[in-house]
Amino acid sequence: MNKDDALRLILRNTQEVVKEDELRALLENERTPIAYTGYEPSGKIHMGHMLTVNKLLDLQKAGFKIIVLLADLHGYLNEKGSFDDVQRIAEMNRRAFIALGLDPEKTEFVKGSSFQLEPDYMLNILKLARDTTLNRAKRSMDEISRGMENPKVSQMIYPLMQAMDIARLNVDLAVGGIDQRKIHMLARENLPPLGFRAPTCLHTPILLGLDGEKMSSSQGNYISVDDDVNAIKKKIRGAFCPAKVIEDNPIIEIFRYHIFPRFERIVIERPEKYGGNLEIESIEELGRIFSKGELHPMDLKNAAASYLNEIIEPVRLKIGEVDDTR
Ligand SMILES: Nc1ncnc2c1ncn2[C@@H]1O[C@H](COP(=O)(O)OP(=O)(O)OP(=O)(O)O)[C@@H](O)[C@H]1O
Ligand SMILES: N[C@@H](Cc1ccc(O)cc1)C(=O)O
Repeated sequence: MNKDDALRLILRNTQEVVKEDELRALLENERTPIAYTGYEPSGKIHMGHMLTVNKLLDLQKAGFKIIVLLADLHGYLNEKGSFDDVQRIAEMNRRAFIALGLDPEKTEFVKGSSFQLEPDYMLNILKLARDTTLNRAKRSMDEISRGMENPKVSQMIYPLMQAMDIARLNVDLAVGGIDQRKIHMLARENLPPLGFRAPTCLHTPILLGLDGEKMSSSQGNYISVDDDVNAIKKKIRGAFCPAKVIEDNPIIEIFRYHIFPRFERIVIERPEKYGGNLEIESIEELGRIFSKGELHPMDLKNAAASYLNEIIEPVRLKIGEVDDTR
């Protein structure tokens, strides 16, 4: 793949890159660049996570080495469960990532606790702690620990560890949802004074959950990559989807980020008496039709459920086949 095609592939469906000239330089480097995303093992892998996984797959195609960090200690520090719970969930999540296409032969899966307790790593955390104000650490967690009224010290150590992971794993490109931005900016500023490189950062949009808030494994507002057809139908049927409203409408967002990128043209099935089937070729066209009230939310939801099932079905089948003996 030539460099321009690689750059185009890497930037598609992203919200932000900091900075594009750095990304270009990584592609021109002789050394294979490393990209990573970390996931707190707090529950199921869902359609929101899939946006970052899709990006890792694009990066893999563009020649990057991929590391997936199963951030067990981070989940523990962020009160997602006991240390045993997060370890168990990390293993379950690994299988879902493999089923989503991250081939274990080509992807390095690393558990945070496998290196984050080493003396050198910890000493570097203490050094970072001396260079980071409490206010900055707290602000960097705003979108990660939403509604954190009474933060624990552990939640202030969390962003320092995320920044240090980038240095320790020799990461060139830190990938995440746009909610990771403040921690990534902290890493860009505070790693170089300690002698480490500033990472380039790539952010995906955030997918809304079925209630219109961020899709999140701890909120129960998600569609997981192993939901079966009935669960998908039931969840979509109960989703927030006000008639004629396209802004912050989670069903429209599912079409935008998951369905249209995979299908060139979609068909919304409707009985003849309600206007018959509708063929739609782009998210813009869907938005126009829906906002004029020419498409009922229930018809939109039925189509969303059926396309989502088509996307998820192979993943669901594959999860059962992934070898869990490693
Ligand atoms: N709804 C979403 N849309 C896009 N990206 C997401 C979404 N949820 C999580 N991510 C991304 O996945 C990575 C891991 O996030 P994380 O483990 O916090 O998921 P989560 O479901 O928000 O978990 P929790 O709700 O338990 O905090 C981050 O880069 C994050 O930005
Ligand atoms: N902060 C990420 C998890 C994470 C943890 C450590 C990292 O190095 C990277 C990412 C989240 O919101 O889930």
